[in-house]
Amino acid sequence: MYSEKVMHMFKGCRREEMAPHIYTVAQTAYRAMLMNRQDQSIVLLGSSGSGKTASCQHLVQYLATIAGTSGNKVFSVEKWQALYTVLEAFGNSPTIMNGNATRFSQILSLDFDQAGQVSSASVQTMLLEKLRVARRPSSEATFNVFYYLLACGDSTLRTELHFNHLAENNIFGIVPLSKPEEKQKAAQQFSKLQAAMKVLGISPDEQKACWFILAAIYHLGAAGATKAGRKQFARHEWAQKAAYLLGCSLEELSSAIFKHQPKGSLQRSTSFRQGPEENSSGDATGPKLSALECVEGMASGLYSELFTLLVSLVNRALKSSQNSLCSMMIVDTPGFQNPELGGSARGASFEELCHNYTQDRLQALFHERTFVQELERYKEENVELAFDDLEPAGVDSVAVVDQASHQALVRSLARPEESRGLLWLLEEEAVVPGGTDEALVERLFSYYGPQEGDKKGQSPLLRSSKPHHFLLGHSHNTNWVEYNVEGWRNYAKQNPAMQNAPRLLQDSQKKIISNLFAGRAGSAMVLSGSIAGLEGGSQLALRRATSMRKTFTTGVAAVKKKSLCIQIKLQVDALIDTIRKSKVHFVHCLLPVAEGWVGEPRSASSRRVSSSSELDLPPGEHCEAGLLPLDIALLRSQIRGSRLLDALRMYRQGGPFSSFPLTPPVLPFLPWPVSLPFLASFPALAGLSPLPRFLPCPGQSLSPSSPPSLEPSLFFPTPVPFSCPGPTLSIPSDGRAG
Ligand SMILES: Nc1ncnc2c1ncn2[C@@H]1O[C@H](COP(=O)(O)OP(=O)(O)OP(=O)(O)O)[C@@H](O)[C@H]1O
Repeated sequence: MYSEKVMHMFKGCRREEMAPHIYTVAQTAYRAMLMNRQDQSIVLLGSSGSGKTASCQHLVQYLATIAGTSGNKVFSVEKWQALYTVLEAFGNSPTIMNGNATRFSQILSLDFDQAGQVSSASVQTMLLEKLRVARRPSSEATFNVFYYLLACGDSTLRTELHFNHLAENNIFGIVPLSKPEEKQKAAQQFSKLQAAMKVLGISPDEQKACWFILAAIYHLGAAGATKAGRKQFARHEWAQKAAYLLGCSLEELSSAIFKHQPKGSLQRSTSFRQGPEENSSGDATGPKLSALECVEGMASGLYSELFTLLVSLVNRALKSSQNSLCSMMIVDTPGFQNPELGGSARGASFEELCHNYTQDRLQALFHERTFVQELERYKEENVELAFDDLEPAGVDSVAVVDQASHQALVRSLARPEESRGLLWLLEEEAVVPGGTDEALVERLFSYYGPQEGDKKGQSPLLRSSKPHHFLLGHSHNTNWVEYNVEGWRNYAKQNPAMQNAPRLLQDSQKKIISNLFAGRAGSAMVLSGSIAGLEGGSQLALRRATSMRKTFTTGVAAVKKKSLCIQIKLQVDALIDTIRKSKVHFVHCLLPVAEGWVGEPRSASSRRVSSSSELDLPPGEHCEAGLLPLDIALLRSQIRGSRLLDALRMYRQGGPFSSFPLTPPVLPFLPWPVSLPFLASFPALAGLSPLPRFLPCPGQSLSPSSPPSLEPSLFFPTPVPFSCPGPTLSIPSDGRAG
């Protein structure tokens, strides 16, 4: 399905010649880029575990293989595999929804030269769940790399990292894997990671610096923190190991974590070597934080710096000074998170809200590009379309999260009646004396909760029977997620220990650490800690970085960029602004089944999947397709939430005027082997007929001599070829672009 042989079947094809496959998207975008000399983006949408990252890897593999790289080999197949190995190790972790879930958002950009070959590449990352190293939902794990390192079999390295005797307790819950086969696999993954880092030109010293920082985080977890009295480590012997690995003294580490200096004294010129402010009596001038929160802050600050550094090291390996013409951006963000789908009864966390908010914003972009702009075009052409009732996708749940008060620049607390989203409310409730979780939830409901006279299901916000909980309807109220706001106000508080982490690394007496981090706090790294990878190795990469910085420095952002909650919105703004400048191709990935539903459909879940078609199966009913079971209700709710049906109907009605190519741009992708059988039933699910005949039966092989061709009329009864007049540009003579 994803072999090189199959790739060559797609090479040079036009969209109408290709069957639904992830390579169709890659080939279509690549061809459009060459034809129009315009930047392209491929944005993957869907639930956690629906196959976005796997699809991204197939996209990159296709482009790297088919387009080829210029002589400099900046983006060889070996390098992109190494890139994903590194990012997966440091940025992924097992969650209840996915055994290898991505915990950060990324834009992987491939820059192409005149000849259509990859000339350089870069990656920008944002929204890393950095607090996961210290705290995470129960039954979830930390980042993969900790398990790999703890399983490493190199005795010299283990001794250097003080891993020969591991602590019995770790407040971060970072513990080695217990099953021998898991340990063995993790040790193999560690070797694979080391090899990948080597491919990316990360030197042995640079690698060692990474292991030291990771081991220091582990030992900080073992050191723990006092629960009452003076803020300090609970077990100093482990803190001593952490300090040694970071290249500082125990006093320096302790000061950076617990003794926070008065506001304004943490200037760049200040060094821990000059000694902490001795008169500092704990954190009297800063936010009220417990000793545990201070240690957590340092651990997540160190991890965030390490992750930012790794992204720069990866970009160093991918950059080139060669001229590029256009870029292809592949956007992968953590999918929709819903603990209920993972079979858990806990409320969703703040991080999960941030990921869901990002997905909603991307869906809103899909809505804008697919419907709003298309309808405007139809209007210009005087084509009547019955799409008046089209509601904006995701706007409601987006507003609940990020809507700014009109007075955002003025103190909005002075205008309590003016509605503003959760991120703004969090900021206010965190500073207001006596702010509580109850007050936060009540204020949210007063602005966005169901009002008298509202139709049922109109409000995106619903009350839960549990205190501090609320339900938010994502994806057009098809995906209700129950959140628990306990502890969320802390996300709005600055954690001085987290802010001290970069300087601790820059001042390290271990040269292998300080050399890597020294000079990284300059202006080029303004967005460090939120957006990483802005160094810019090529002209196009610099342009992207400049555009992202601009998002943080204009309008309300300029004033609010220091607010941790508003930074979340700004990061997503930067992501969307970057994509918006290109021609966007969307890939909708669908989750075929969910752990929480398989064999045990829960009434609450079923109730939340609204449906009206006569094709409805009883809630939670499954059907077999190929080798995997499909949860029809779950699939239907995802299709409805993503507005795929509306997009298809619009294509049908638009006919000759539709700018959709003959193959709709919205075919969903499911993990193989589900995808083909599922696609065969998609029109039935969607209420369209007849069934398409272009799909091979399960098991039927695709022959290279007869590329997977599609008879569009079978899928869409009224297609008329629509050729879009455009400039004829030179295409590489080897026919790469078809
Ligand atoms: N096309 C495919 N063929 C085989 N397996 C697949 C395919 N796509 C996804 N999978 C499997 O599904 C699982 C989840 O995939 P993946 O991690 O890509 O999901 P995701 O949407 O990126 O999730 P998240 O949003 O949590 O990062 C993985 O185990 C992956 O191997």
